Parts: sequence; C-alpha cells; structure tokens
Amino acid sequence: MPSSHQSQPSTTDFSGLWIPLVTPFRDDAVDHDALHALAVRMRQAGIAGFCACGSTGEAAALSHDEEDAVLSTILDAAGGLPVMMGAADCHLGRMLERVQQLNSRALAALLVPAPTYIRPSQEGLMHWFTRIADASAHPIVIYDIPYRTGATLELATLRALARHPNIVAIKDCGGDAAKTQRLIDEGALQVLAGEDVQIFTSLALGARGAIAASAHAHTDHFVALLRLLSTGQLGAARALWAPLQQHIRASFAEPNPAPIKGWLARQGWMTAELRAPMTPASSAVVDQLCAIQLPQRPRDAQGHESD
Ligand SMILES: O=C(O)C1=N[C@H](C(=O)O)C[C@H](O)C1
Repeated sequence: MPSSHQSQPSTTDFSGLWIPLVTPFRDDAVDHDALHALAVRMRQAGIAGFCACGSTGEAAALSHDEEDAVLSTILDAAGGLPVMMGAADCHLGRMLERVQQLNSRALAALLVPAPTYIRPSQEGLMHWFTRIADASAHPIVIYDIPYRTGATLELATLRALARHPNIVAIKDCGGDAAKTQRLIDEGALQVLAGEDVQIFTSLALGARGAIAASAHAHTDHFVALLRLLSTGQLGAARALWAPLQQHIRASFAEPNPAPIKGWLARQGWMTAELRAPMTPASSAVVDQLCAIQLPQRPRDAQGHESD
C-alpha cells in the first residue's frame, strides 16, 4: 500500500460535514479520475471528512476489490482529511473477514449497519456489533438505518453498545426524534445526522455533525450551515436552510444517489451512470435540482455571521 495511505489522522471527533461520496462509473467500470477530482473539489469546500462505500457510494453493487480501489482513490485525494469506510454484510463470518482486511487501511472509522434482511433480536444485534468492534482496529460508527436493514436498534441496545471502547458514534437515520434527543443528551455516542432533512433539527439539538449525500451540491452552503448551527447562530442558519431544504427534497425525490448523480453529470464532473438495479434519475428531477438557486456563496462560510 502506498505510504500516503498511512498518513490519515486517527480521529475520534466526527464533528462537521462528511460527504458519503458517490462512486462514478463509465461503461460500468469505476471512473477513478472522476472520483479523485470530485473528492478534491469537496475537500476544498471545507468539509470535515469523507465516507467511502456507503449507501450513496453504491457499495452494494461493488466487489471488495472495487471497494478497495475506491478507498485508495479517496485516501489519495483526501489530502489528510479523515475517511470512514462502509462495511456491510449479513453473514458474521464474512463480515469479520472484511473487518480484518480493512484493519490495515488508514481509516478514521468503519461505518457499520445491522445485518440486512435477517431482523435479529436486540441480543443478536448486540452480538453482531460487539464481535465487529472487538475485531476492528478502527473505531466503529453505527449506521442506524432501519428502513434499509429491517432491524431497529433500541435505545437500551445503543446505550449498551456505547460502553464498548471501540463504538464511538452513530449515523442516525433511525427516524425516532425522541431516541435522537436522548442519545445527544446522554453523550455516550457522537450523533451524526444521517438523514439530510433532519440536519437542521439534529444539529440544533446538539448533534455533532452530518453525513449528507445531497451535500455533493452546494457543499459550501452545507458547511456554513453546520458551522452556524454548532455555534448557535440560529437566525443565519435558518436563512441558509430554507433553500437547502428544497434541494434536499429534490435530491431524494427518486432513489439516492440517482438524482445527485444526475446533478453531478450536468456539472460535467462525471457520467450519471448507476449500477443495476439502480436506474438514472428522471430528467424532470434533475432539471428541478439544477433549477434551485442558492445565494452566490454564504456571506461568511466560516459561520462567523451573527443572528
Ligand atoms: O451513503 C450514505 O452515507 C448516506 N446514505 C443515505 C441513504 O441511505 O440514502 C443518505 C444520506 O444522505 C447519506
């Protein structure tokens, strides 16, 4: 592995905006040039870090060899920013093998969902995440996304998992506002908003950051929004949030990441290709995304603006 891959900071602070990078394709192969250029562009917008091979990265449609190559490209382009890596399976033995393979990579964390389809008990979920956290050289961010996995992590289970020294954060797509609030208040896990529409409320409640697919577009606005919210500048944050909400709604009007890939393609940064069974977004939705006007640039992207 090139030595540049070893220079990733080991961070346990997941504050700020993380981009779950799309995986660009050209003629059904990963387009590494487009991926590299995209990551550099995102980095320059002031994001906190990258997530490789998440749902938005179409990891379910990649082989492990392709995932490893995608990760290498992102690490090369990251310029020292932290990178977390998605790792998912529904077979514990295979999952532990994958964790072992990833132990030698320079990662900030592994992003790990519950096993899909199986719908285990809370005890089964405890076992799943504990075995993975025991085996991982990297901190674990729990990817709580019941509408994709079919498994709901209850608050008591998350509290118990948070006692594991290697389980440090949660990407919260749980859709349960009371659970989100309790997790933030209790502070045992760093909470990252994982649903783009919930960024404002989660951050205003005290979440540390967000992993947001729609932030491939208007990235500097999202960065500014998070800074304003984390410094309590609610008035200025509201003004930024209004147009971003329209953008978020359009980004998820059809299955993610098709609309955002359509937007990226219209910028000339990649093709809009997805791997089956995903299909390209309709031109109506991409037109809608492209038509959304945001102010030129946040007046103070550092979030120093006052209410
Ligand atoms: O890949 C991700 O990480 C994200 N996935 C969500 C999804 O399941 O579609 C959306 C979120 O913006 C980030």
